[in-house]
Amino acid sequence: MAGEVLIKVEGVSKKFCKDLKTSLWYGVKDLVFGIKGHNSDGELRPKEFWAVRDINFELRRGECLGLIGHNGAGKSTLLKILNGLINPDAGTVTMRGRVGALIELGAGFNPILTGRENIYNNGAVLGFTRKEIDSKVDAIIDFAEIRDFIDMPVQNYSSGMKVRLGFAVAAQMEPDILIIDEVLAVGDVGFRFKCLNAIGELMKNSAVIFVSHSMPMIYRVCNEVMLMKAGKNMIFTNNIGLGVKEYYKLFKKGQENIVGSREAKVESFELISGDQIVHAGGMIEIHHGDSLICNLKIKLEAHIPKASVQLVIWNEEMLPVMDVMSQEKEGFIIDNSENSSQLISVRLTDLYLNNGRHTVSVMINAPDLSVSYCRHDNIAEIYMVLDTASAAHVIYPAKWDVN
Ligand SMILES: Nc1ncnc2c1ncn2[C@@H]1O[C@H](COP(=O)(O)OP(=O)(O)OP(=O)(O)O)[C@@H](O)[C@H]1O
Repeated sequence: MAGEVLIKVEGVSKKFCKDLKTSLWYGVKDLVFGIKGHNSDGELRPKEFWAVRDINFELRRGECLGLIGHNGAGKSTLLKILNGLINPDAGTVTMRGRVGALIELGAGFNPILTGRENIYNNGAVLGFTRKEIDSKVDAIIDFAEIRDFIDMPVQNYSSGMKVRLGFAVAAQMEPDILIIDEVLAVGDVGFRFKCLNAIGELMKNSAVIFVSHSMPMIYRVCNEVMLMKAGKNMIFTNNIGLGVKEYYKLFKKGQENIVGSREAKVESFELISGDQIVHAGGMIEIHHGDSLICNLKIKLEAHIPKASVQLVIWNEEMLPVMDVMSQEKEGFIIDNSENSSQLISVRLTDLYLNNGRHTVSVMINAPDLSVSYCRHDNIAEIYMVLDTASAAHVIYPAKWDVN
């Protein structure tokens, strides 16, 4: 039934101890005093910390929740609690229906059994009869695209092959709830694409929880997102763009970094928009459609006759979203015959980048791009102020007509 609540998480908390010896000591003490889940009401003993803290949410059939957050935020711990692999210290989890899970690479597989034997084992654990599994096994092998290796022990599979088999089993067994940790990242791009489509299909009848550090993947499959920080729920929203924006805010700006043969250098750098001027190391704030002027002073070593300049703008995912090359049409090649510093200015008109922080790299290359003389990364930042959030690199101001 569409809209039926399949997952209900109420006040779930889980604490761990940072030190193994102390953790064992607490375990013994708890056993002796017969106290199960000691201090679950909030007090932590020395060296303990909350890996998951007071998490509450409901997920319905047809919903896909993206769990995001920095390393160690508590995402996998929460998934393990949902999947029943570990018990919470406080709170309750109610799961309705059959649960398919892909949590740790190779988890749920017996390494000495073949892929085919593992399909039957997993199917049986999920409550399918042998006959039912017989009817699904070909679809699983075809989905995983590992037919030639299906009778090989799983311990000899590559990481990608394990994840292919794991996802194929979890998805083809028609679960009501599908839980996927970031293991999908080890699959190649073709398989990841296939998985995202399969998740889209499954969502018609299932509730999906998906952990990923890839925000484009989160945008692609999720209709809700929860941002976790130090075990807590910072934001739970169906505005994916907003959740992702907050996620990116958790990370600090990268350091300026210079690589290349160093036969050229950027002596000065400035970005200008309206009355704002920022120099190397600064951040300029612009609005959609604004233009920027970039002024550069560069110096080539005497033996370098010519060079070209390139500006690359990267988004928060560290994907290049814009490339400006001086040797392209109406551009120029630097002539170093006088061996003096060169002042260069480039105007970037009508910037329609997606919202958020972008970093700028300046590259000085041989004109045919065969040598990189200097590559100055994170030289400055551009912050695009825009309310709309999108997964695209550019939000294009198209001209629309309505008849
Ligand atoms: N069995 C354990 N014993 C002690 N601490 C643990 C245990 N499992 C996890 N932790 C700790 O709990 C915290 C949350 O870990 P968790 O694996 O849930 O983070 P995560 O958000 O999934 O991180 P990542 O993005 O790196 O996968 C971390 O500080 C981790 O060291």
